[in-house]
Amino acid sequence: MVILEAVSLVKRFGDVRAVDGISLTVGQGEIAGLLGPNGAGKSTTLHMLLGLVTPDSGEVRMFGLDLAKNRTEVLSQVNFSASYLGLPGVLHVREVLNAFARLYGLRHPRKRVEEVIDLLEIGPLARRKVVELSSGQHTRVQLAKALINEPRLLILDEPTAALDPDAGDRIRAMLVRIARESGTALLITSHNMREVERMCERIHFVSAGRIVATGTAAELASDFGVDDLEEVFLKVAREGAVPA
Ligand SMILES: Nc1ncnc2c1ncn2[C@@H]1O[C@H](COP(=O)(O)OP(=O)(O)OP(=O)(O)O)[C@@H](O)[C@H]1O
Repeated sequence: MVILEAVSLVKRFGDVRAVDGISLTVGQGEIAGLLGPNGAGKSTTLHMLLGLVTPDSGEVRMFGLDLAKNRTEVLSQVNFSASYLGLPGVLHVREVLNAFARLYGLRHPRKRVEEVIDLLEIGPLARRKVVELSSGQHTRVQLAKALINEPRLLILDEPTAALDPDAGDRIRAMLVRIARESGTALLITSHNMREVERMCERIHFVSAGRIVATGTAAELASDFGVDDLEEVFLKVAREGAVPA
């Protein structure tokens, strides 16, 4: 079942064609990766999928509904996390999560808050103020917030960038479990090629606002005639290569 369908998305900022005709789909329970060099157009694409940036042209459909016409219904089933998003610094972690649980109109907000605190292993942080958190701790709270409404589609912009290897590993395992067990569709960006190889079933390579290659990590390596995803990345970024 297709959860997300982006069709021919285009976004210009002045003379810059940040996104130049991107189409992709993500299915139920699928973990898809959006990779590409700095400035390739990944975040702009995610922001259009989330309705934060209005496309110049193209369409976004989620759960079979047009995002532009069904914003509230669609976005109540989606969530997003990125390290550059702020959380209210003066609130305690549990207060922040309670506030988001209420915003989403959850039936049992307190129960869900405790569930996400357990999932992200942030119990010891629950009474701390957000402003006191380290960047890795902040990332885990962001992810807890992103899971609060049990989203059918979870969009993550570099979800583990600030995490140490142990925390990163645990979060990756948790996200894979959620996709498998709940059928949540995940679309992530990452500059960590090992992470993408481990997590993503389908990878879309973006260069200069366009998808230049799509496949599994193994398929992409084979198409580009290299050993692994890291080398595919270098070929795309340095040589602007496309598959043979
Ligand atoms: N609000 C904006 N105003 C003007 N230009 C923008 C804006 N947002 C993005 N851009 C430009 O659009 C292009 C794509 O940026 P985007 O942030 O989508 O890239 P990215 O692939 O997410 O990069 P990174 O890996 O560095 O996060 C860049 O050239 C960027 O400078």
